[in-house]
Amino acid sequence: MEALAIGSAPPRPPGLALPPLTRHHHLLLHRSQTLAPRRLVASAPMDAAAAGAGRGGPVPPRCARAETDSEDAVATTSSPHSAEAEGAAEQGNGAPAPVADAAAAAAADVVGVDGIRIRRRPVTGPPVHYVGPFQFRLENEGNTPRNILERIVWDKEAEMKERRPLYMLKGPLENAPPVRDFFGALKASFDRTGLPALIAEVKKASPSRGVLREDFEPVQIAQTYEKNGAACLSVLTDAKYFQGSFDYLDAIRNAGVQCPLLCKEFIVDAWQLYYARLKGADAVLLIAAVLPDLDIKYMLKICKILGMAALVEVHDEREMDRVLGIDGVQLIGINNRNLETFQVDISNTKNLLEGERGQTIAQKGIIAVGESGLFTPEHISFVQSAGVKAVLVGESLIKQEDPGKAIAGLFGKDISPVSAA
Ligand SMILES: O=C(O)c1ccccc1NCC(=O)[C@H](O)[C@H](O)COP(=O)(O)O
Repeated sequence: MEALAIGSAPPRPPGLALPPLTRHHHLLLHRSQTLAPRRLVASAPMDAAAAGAGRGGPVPPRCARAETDSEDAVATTSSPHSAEAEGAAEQGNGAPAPVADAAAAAAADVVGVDGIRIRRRPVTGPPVHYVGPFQFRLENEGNTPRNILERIVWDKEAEMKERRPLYMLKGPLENAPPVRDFFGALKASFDRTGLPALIAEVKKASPSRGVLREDFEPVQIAQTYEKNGAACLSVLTDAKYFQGSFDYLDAIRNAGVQCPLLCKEFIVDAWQLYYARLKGADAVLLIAAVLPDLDIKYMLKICKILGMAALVEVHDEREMDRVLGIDGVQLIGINNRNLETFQVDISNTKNLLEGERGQTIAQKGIIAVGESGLFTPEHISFVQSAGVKAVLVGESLIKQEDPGKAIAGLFGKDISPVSAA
């Protein structure tokens, strides 16, 4: 049995010093000069009662802290920053250590679980602390994101604190458009063309490449992708880093696009799964570098209840082995983009599908999806020979004048359904 005790801090050995500060800017403002009122950050549990249990209709499962992986247990997706931990900052004794201590210990429970590389929140708490009447800004390794994915995830956790409560999604969820078969669409496309099925990405910008397309019309782009043979679409919904929007999902659906839609979001909280569904998503992305196994299992269960597929994304062998150990995974995305350097190397797909791993994927009937950095027909055949049955492509299409027409160039032939008729 697997246990994940996020938030239950292991006792600090006596006398163990806090991690050394690498950069520090002390004593910026007197308390009376601070602009924003200070808020206690408490975890926001979503439970079945809050979501309308007993009032009929589908009841979203409880979202609370995970203790076991039994059927009843669920993983945490709420912030482990407790009110007590935040309150501990109010010592007035000139030492911000208690808040750092509590936050560091809580985060230490997360970092390293299953070997995940992305810390879900600042280890030493937010850079701004209050000590008595003073506000301190302490920047150190523990509260500075180490790479862009970590930065995105921290911002996403903060975004989640502003979300509507889950019970408010219940009504709209009942009126969500029916789910389409994401997995089935990929399989059908592969069977029809003999080439990897295309998940074409509707993406305006990215942290690594900046704005990819100025005249960005998500609905038109989706329509031309569909017409030219995309099996499914991936729609970026993150606003801050990708200039995406959840509104693109329902706009594309309402325009009559039939391709199943992947909600390309940085999911850290079960709430996002419900929201994606009510906006018309047929599938969601779960990133193994961000989510411990128990969270992935929990989210897979919710996806199943909602009828959505999950594309579980891995970057390296370790993540691949974790994900292969999880029951119910049907789609594994292999991202060729290095999280630290942004460099793209499509041989990552080949490396991760070699030997036993590739055999396991084939035996389990999992569809492997090659993601990122695919620009030419040679790239497509390279990842196909490695074993993928689908590819996820953004930049190389979206930058072309007509992103749909660019699909034939990418595959070296017309793969539109019309061409097959
Ligand atoms: O694209 C980025 O810069 C990026 C940075 C950090 C995390 C994720 C990022 N991209 C998400 C993706 O995985 C890609 O959008 C997707 O695989 C398509 O890649 P590409 O064809 O290279 O645009």
